[in-house]
Amino acid sequence: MTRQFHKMHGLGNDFVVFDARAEPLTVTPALARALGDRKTGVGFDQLIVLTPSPAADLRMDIWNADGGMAEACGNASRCVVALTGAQTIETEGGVIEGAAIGAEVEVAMGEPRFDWNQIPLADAMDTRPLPLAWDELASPDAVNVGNPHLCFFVQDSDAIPLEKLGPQIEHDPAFPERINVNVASVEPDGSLKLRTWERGAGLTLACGTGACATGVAAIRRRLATSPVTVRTHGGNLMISWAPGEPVRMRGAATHVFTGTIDLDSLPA
Ligand SMILES: N[C@@H](CCC[C@H](N)C(=O)O)C(=O)O
Repeated sequence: MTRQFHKMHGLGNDFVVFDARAEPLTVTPALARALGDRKTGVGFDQLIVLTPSPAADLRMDIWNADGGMAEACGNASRCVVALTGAQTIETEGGVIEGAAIGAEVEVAMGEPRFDWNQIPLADAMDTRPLPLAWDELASPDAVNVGNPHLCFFVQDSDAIPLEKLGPQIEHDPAFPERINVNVASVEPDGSLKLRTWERGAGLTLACGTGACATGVAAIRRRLATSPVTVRTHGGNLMISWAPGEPVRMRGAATHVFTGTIDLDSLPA
């Protein structure tokens, strides 16, 4: 079965998007992994499947490159708004609102959650900060913005061996649903420099929900004021938040090409 797909990215965090609103598409973990393989498939950080929704303009299901699923994806949300013109998107993590603003897209990702069982953590404990450490990474804030994040504030985020510590923390038994790992440093101009180890995808050039969670954590810690610029290796995002409100993110959404693929040529 040959299907059309869109290759898109938000600041280098890249996606394959299938619009399955008119023609259903069954995705399995094996198919997601095969499509995500950068040598033999199409390659992506996340696979996005759009279907009809009774609660919003459309529904977006998110598959990580490892074949697991995620409840939210900030950069893909902006891409889906840009691709379809949707103003509301149902995800497993909640309904996202979005709108084009000039050449960029702004999305409201919902209200962040901070309780230990909302992250979720395996055991009850403070989440601001979490009394845990992994080598030089200690005392992160835990924030759920639809999906689970840890946010560490460090002197220089580029100096942290995230390729070593990221997988260790992602798979720590403290996090029953695993976790996304963000390391950020506060820059002299008040912006945040961010790197993210993504659950199920590893190091990515940018993580939209990571920027939201880290912006929120920095504002709560009074390390930053809203709106705050979050600088990733793929580019900048503007994050706005106040307690009791949804976290908003503004940034680029890029369509790279439209292609077709014979799904029968890949493992089911
Ligand atoms: N790239 C994303 C986040 C994708 C999901 C994440 N890896 C998870 O498993 O929660 C973003 O832009 O937010």
